[in-house]
Amino acid sequence: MTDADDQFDAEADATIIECLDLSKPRSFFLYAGAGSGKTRSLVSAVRQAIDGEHGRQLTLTGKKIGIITYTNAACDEIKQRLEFDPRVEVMTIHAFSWSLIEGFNVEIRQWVAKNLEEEIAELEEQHRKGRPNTKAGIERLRSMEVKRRRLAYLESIIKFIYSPTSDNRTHDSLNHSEVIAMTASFLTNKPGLRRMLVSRCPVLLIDESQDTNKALMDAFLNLEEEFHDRFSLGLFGDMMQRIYSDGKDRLDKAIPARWAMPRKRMNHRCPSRVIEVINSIRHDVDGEKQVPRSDADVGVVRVFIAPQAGADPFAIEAAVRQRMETIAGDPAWYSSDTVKTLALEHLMSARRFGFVEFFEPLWGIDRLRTSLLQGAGAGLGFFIRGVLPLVKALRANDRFAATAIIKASSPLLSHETLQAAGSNQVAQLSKAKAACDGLLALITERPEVTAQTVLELVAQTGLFAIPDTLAPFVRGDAHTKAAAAEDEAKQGGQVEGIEGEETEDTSSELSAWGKSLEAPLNQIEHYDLYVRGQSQFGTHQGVKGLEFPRVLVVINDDEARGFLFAYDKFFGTKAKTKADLENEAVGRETGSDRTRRLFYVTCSRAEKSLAIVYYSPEPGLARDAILQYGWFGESEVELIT
Ligand SMILES: Nc1ncnc2c1ncn2[C@@H]1O[C@H](COP(=O)(O)OP(=O)(O)OP(=O)(O)O)[C@@H](O)[C@H]1O
Repeated sequence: MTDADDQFDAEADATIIECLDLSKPRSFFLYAGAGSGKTRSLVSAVRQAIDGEHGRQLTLTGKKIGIITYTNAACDEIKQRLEFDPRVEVMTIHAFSWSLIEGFNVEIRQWVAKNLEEEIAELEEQHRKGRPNTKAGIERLRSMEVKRRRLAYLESIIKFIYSPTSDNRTHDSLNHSEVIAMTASFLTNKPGLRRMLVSRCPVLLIDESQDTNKALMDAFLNLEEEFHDRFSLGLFGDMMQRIYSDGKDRLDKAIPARWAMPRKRMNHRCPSRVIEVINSIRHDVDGEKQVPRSDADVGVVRVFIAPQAGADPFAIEAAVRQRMETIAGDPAWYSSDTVKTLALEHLMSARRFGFVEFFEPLWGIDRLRTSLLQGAGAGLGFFIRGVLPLVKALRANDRFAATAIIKASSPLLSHETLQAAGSNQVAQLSKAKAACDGLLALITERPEVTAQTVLELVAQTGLFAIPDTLAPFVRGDAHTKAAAAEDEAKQGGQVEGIEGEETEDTSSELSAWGKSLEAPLNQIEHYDLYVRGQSQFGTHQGVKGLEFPRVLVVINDDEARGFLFAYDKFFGTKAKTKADLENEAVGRETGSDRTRRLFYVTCSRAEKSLAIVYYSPEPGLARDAILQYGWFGESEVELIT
């Protein structure tokens, strides 16, 4: 590290610290590209602010510096880096929003009722115009029915609840988008809430602000306008990294002239060749150009183009890693364990990391997705917080850990069971030991044993309590309960009130769990590592803010089947549609614009070397088109046959 590099963007950091002066706060927008140390600037500015006179003032007044992060992981990281200082409140946007509106039960009820009425009216209008017997028509009717039932039920809710980190499925709970939309609306229309926020957090910093929900961002900007003499709104972001459609388009253009606009131009993360590539990707958007650190390596960049049809991705990606090992002279490319592979969506990762049979059925149920990506809920918890840690301890012959798990969560050794056993406690201990031995024998003798079989063994031995979600799959109970749920769901219309809605949900969820449990238990181990971010796989969108030495970007529109991003059009191998051309002509955002930004995000994660594998319907054409951009040299683009 050189002093000159460290000082390169020192002016931006000094400006931010000036803005956090509680006696004359000023808002600012730090605009800087990938790897420029935005998060680092945020943390160091806050640390300096709380270490000085401002920190004392915060302590005396009980006010806080608010920091909004994009993910729970970023939230934990920043809290840790600020040593859990009580004068700083670090939250995700969902948690922060809920902290503002929780308890406004009357207003929440009114808002939800009005919103439901509007949605129902819109559906009725569509129903009048549309055809009733199509799939869309039937879904519309069902959706109307569910909304009417929820509307009727609203009056009986005394207290609304919400969890920012899981699916909210009880009748009194609010969903994620409702909480965000409601916060934006309340913050705009309720003077008391506006004053309360400014008084609680005279400084509010938002990381990754380019992706903050646009209605909420407008509410914050509006709030800042009114209170700017005693409130500082600090935005950290990069418009080139706006990858969710939720964010405010042209946020940078909406910033008032009185704000400070610090800029950072050095990229501290990437080698110089990667910086040249990301500068080129960015060039046509805003022309912002980064410079590498003086001690940056040149690094390696390669694009490999493979045929989309009939491709064996495992063989191709292994060949690419081998090739990168030679080109980069870096043996760590050889193993997939030391390369971060970025796929376009989770199913692609699940296939590559070997947990697709477990993941796909549950992923197919929309309302389970948030919990699934967070490993939340009792059904998943049974395996990832109960069975698997125990299996790990038993495999490692770590008796201490195994006993701790059993004591903490097995009904066999619960306080009540031991008390009831009285003088017979030794027998109870032997029971627990036999149950553990049985589990270890099962997974050792049958490494591919299914989750279903493990579940049954656990139920028989009483090793862990079986949560409601999984109870129907325990022998004897399975057929009766699953069939009953399905029967009730079929009678849909005849089931009274809100219960009918639950039954329909239960039926599809049951059948998804039924399929997932047929997967081997070891797939759940892989799934668990993946969702905890501990595997070498991730998605293009999910790695925002992160960095890895070796990055392998996998692009396959066909496998991803997404509609928001379209690499084939972006790389010029698929013709643009009439709508694309019309959008382009009027300056409206197109799929190619979004794809370009996503590509910028993925490429800019690499600390040493970057490989891009592009599965194209027309490899030859793709190579010519990519070379035409001029981003990569002839020797950097290779065809794989
Ligand atoms: N002044 C500096 N000196 C040394 N290393 C730095 C400096 N600033 C940032 N870094 C390092 O550069 C990397 C990128 O920093 P950071 O993640 O804060 O950037 P960012 O702007 O938030 O990136 P992105 O927008 O791509 O997520 C980190 O490893 C960080 O430790």
